[in-house]
Amino acid sequence: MSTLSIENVSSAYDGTVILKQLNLALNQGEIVALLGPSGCGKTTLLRAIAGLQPVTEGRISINGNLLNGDGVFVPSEQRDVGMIFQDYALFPHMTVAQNVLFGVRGLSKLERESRLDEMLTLVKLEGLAKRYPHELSGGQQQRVSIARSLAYEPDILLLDEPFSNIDSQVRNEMMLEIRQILKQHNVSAVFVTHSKDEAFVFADKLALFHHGSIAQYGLAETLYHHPKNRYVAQFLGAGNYISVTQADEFTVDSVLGKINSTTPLTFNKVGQVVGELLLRPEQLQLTLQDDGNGTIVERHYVGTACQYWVEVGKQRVEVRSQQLHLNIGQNVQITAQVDPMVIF
Ligand SMILES: Nc1ncnc2c1ncn2[C@@H]1O[C@H](COP(=O)(O)OP(=O)(O)OP(=O)(O)O)[C@@H](O)[C@H]1O
Repeated sequence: MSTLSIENVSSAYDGTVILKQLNLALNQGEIVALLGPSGCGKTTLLRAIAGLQPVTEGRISINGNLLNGDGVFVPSEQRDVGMIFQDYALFPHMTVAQNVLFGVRGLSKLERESRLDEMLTLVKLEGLAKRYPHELSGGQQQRVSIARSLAYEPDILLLDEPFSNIDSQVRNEMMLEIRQILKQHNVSAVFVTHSKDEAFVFADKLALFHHGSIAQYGLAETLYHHPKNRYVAQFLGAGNYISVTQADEFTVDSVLGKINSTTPLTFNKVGQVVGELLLRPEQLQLTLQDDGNGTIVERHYVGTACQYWVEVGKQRVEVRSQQLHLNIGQNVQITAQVDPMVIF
């Protein structure tokens, strides 16, 4: 049974359809990123899961309990979901302790104190219970908001762009820290972001949105290496698209020469153009060679690697290489290693 199950969910604002028959299932302890450009419906889905946005069609269930659909609507406060917003939404007139225990019900005084201690230890804020939000750094406020949403043990945690206000230098560290907390407690989470880099660091699975639909849902690696279409391929990273002709059952011809597939090609069009092959910049290798098939025309040093632009025939291809010593004007042989081939 999935922790969260979204089946054929649609939603509209004033008659304009925003979410179109979405499907998504999340297992216990998994973190999923709702990823996509601005305005594609990510926050609308998050709000629908929280019970803050009406659903016009479909079903939403948590741990097998139907919350929306078939005439059922469970109000937000009865859903056992925790929410963390972009601005943390802490109560400014309450101390850290009061903020953390705000949603906790039905515990004795002693149990509340022990829950508070547990939560503050979890987010490494021991000793700060009596402070007010304005006496904390942005990162500490963020951790109070996490402690508050975990304190009442929600079935699922919803996070709406929680890292967008955090300085880029500490963002990665904080994402990994919070991810570790969620993993330690086996908390399932849905996380909204428009940044693929954040999604890669924080989430196990990605749901890539496109105009209110999910273009592809799965493991980050699957979306990166086996994108279903060009939209998914382009959103997740740089790529070269090279026209290819089928040479035989395992090989295509291209401007880079013959490229082999380890698995048989699915089409049977020997001698015909079969589409454009996706080549990620790191799937290409460069060897210095006077009569090589390409010439380096641009070079950018990016820390541990170099980004080269290489002219091959009439095409320019981007190559990311650990070889840092190559220079503009040098001739190189470009070879490709792709497994499996993604051809659009
Ligand atoms: N209250 C509202 N009334 C009418 N339309 C709305 C309302 N809220 C959002 N929308 C529209 O719904 C669409 C989806 O909005 P949503 O906030 O879900 O997008 P998003 O993917 O989360 O974007 P962002 O990354 O910018 O937050 C947008 O076209 C937006 O203009």
